[in-house]
Amino acid sequence: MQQTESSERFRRKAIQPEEAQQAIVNSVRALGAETVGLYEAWDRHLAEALIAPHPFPPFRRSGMDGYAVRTADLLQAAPGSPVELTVLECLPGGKAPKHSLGPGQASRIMTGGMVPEGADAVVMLEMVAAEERDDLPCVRIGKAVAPGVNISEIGSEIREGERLLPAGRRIGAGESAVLAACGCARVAVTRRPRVAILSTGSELLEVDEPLAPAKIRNSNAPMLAALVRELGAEPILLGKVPDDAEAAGRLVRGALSDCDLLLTSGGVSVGDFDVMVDILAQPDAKLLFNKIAMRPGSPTSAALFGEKLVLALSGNPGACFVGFHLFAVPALHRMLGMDGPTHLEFTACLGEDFPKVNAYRRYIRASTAIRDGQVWVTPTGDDKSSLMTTIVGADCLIEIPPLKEGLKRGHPVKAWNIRR
Ligand SMILES: Nc1nc2c(c(=O)[nH]1)N[C@H]1C(S)=C(S)[C@@H](COP(=O)(O)OP(=O)(O)OC[C@H]3O[C@@H](n4cnc5c(N)ncnc54)[C@H](O)[C@@H]3O)O[C@H]1N2
Ligand code: MOO
Ligand SMILES: [Mg+2]
Repeated sequence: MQQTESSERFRRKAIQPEEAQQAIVNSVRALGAETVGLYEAWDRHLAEALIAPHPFPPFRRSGMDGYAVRTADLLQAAPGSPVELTVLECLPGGKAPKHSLGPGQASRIMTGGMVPEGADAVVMLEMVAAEERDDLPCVRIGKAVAPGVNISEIGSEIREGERLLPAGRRIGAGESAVLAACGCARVAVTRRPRVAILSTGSELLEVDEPLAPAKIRNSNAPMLAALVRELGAEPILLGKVPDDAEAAGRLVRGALSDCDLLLTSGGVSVGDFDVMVDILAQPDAKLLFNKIAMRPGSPTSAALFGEKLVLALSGNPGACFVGFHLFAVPALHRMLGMDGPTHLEFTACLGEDFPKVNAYRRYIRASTAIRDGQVWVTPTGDDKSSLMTTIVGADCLIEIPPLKEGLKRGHPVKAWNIRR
């Protein structure tokens, strides 16, 4: 019995990281929408595209404090022979003009003011001499100007019907401004994915417990919760469970109805007490993969229980972190309705020698710096998967392909930004 179980544990078919990502993405869907106030929409994701409901600016707008004029009146204007125009009204921001301009007429106008009919340019205050003539205000302009100067035409920034923001777009500063300008006081955003986090391991202590022999504190759960929050999802903390397949199995099944995604850490390798292996081998689980041709996190596994995805990350903190970026992020992007690459990919110079021979592709926690106009990526420390201190300060993952010999400092490498 023990023999058969163990040999099953060893017989695994490794797939490429891209295949695993595709399997993940294919097994989740975009979540439904909810409506929130614009000021609560920051960091959420648009549930539908924003189509401009009207042009912007919605009226012809002055870009300067000055005088709205008819350029045809100023054709002969020169410093020695200024043209004199009668001033009809003053147009501060927010006031619609009462008069359209006829020949020889101008209106004083402020930045953001509505340009009157008939005017086709605004001359800056600094360029004119204003004076009263026969009690009527008038202005003298000593220079011809080109039509259109200092006027933003209707729709010059946004055309009516234009697709301004795609569905799935994360709402930041620019998106908030555009939504406000379009009158979106309430915004349809994708529901936050509920991500349950379960840590397996009989060695795990709560964070507030004192150390005891053979025990360590559960560091993966708070790390995963932070990553989940960074993605705009909601962590559901299930705590820890000892390496007991029945107890862990009950928790896994119990959690599924209340979450969109379940992340577990630990228990995925070939050890006697690697409980996730047993749980994902149950008949009601559809195993997607249990070995990936990469380091760290080669035993990272995933399965579907009905429609719910369980992503079983490695217990080793470094592998757990990398596994989250490679496999949980694509799932969450899909749930949030985002398309496009999950991480910005870039090429950079390797910051130090990488001496190892490498059978698998490696993803190395690293930090990015710009020196002498070049982008450099430097490992944050030893790339052992058991290390968690190398997660601190990691803002990218360097992808190192399988290698027969190491790489020298300065060698170009592919890297992915993991900071949001
Ligand atoms: N004979 C073999 N042993 C191992 C293999 C192998 O192929 N053959 N694979 C190694 C690789 S690669 C990895 S990665 C790990 C995967 O380990 P598991 O996912 O099974 O995780 P555990 O055994 O439960 O724990 C591993 C390590 O991580 C620590 N851990 C677990 N949970 C947490 C937590 N929540 N917070 C902090 N640290 C945690 C745990 O104490 C262990 O030290 O297996 C290798 N072994
Ligand atoms: O796949 Mo494991 O994370 O290298 O030690
Ligand atoms: Mg193990």
